[in-house]
Amino acid sequence: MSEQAGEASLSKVFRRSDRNQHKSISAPQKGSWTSFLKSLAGFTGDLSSLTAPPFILSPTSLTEFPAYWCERPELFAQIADGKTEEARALAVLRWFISTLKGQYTSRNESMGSEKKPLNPVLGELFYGHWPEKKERGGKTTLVVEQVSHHPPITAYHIANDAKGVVLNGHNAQKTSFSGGSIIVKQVGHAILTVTLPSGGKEEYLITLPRLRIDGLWYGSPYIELADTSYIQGSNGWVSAIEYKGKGYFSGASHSFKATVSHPTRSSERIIQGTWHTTSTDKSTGATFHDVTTPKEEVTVTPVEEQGEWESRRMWYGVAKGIREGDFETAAKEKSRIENEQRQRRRDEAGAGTTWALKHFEHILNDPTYERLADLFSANPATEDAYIYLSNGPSM
Ligand SMILES: CC(C)CCC[C@@H](C)[C@H]1CC[C@H]2[C@@H]3CC=C4C[C@@H](O)CC[C@]4(C)[C@H]3CC[C@]12C
Repeated sequence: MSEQAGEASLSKVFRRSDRNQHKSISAPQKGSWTSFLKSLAGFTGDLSSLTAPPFILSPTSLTEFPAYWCERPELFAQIADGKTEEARALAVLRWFISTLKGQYTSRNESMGSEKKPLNPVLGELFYGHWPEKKERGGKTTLVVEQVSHHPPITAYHIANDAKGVVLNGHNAQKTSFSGGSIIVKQVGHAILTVTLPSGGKEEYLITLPRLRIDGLWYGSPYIELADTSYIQGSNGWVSAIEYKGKGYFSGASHSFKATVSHPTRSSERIIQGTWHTTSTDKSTGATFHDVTTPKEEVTVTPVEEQGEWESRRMWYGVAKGIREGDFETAAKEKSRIENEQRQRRRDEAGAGTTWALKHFEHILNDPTYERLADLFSANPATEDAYIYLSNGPSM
């Protein structure tokens, strides 16, 4: 195929999904982006292994992403204040929906488009906290560990001990390419546990939405959510959250419709809106969630005081290079880290040892997942889990 013919067919593949795209990439970047798109078409597997052009690289490692779960620490804490099972199920849904803007649109706001995050190394750590405030009952702490490199899996533990609210989960991605977009199936789940003042315990299984990365042709990728994700409580309450983009329920991007129900109740509650702004409870007409107000980013120890496995210290040189446009230094630093990792794996193989996780224990069939998944016939019926060892640093 001639170079021109190749480009023409490439444009057909990618432009199909770019109905709401305006921005375009600058001329000097076009060549490297076109070759990247060529490598994407027909790609399935682990996206982290694909070499992307410098302008699309993010200086942030994926181990930092679990912090998005708690950038509204009040909503996390308030789950414990619900007086009834229904009130708590709604509080869990409100907190969950309120994290989506940060999880899926914040890179577009801070960096102009979605970017390719740094691919964490095995054993990489990220610690942080949200300070104590009266409305939160106490401080909230975050412990993240990269528990697998091939495939990349990130485990996390978030806790507000004073309120008795804990979130435990892990994350991996399966990517494929379809209709000009990257489709990301999230593998993994989270369990939110609330310990009630009575001593009773409630658990909620949280499954994760499917992502579509659009805007590829124009070099300014952004995320739209698709399909349905669920929050199943041990008390029977279940929320089914259906995601649609432009042209569906409300004609707006980032639309969702959540149906909250209980097997012994005849009526269901419908929440509808756009997850990056506000939503309404259809039965009362009241605002259900509102993320138009500022969020609070996680507080992290200064890099100089971090240990060598901590994400920002480990990637310091690479991140600096990317931020300052010094991609040669970034690439050199990245190779150094990757070579060290390869050497470590060779040493382990030679010694007949394997890498030991620091904060989590890997179990094959999560009994909590299985019990809750059974209540709504979730697929798959079982999943792995990473159990927190309660040995995080004091923060
Ligand atoms: C930008 C293009 C060109 C490269 C694609 C990079 C891929 C690897 C990036 C782009 C968007 C990223 C996702 C953005 C948000 C989340 C939510 C978080 O809770 C878990 C990680 C997860 C699911 C990220 C996984 C990695 C991801 C899919």
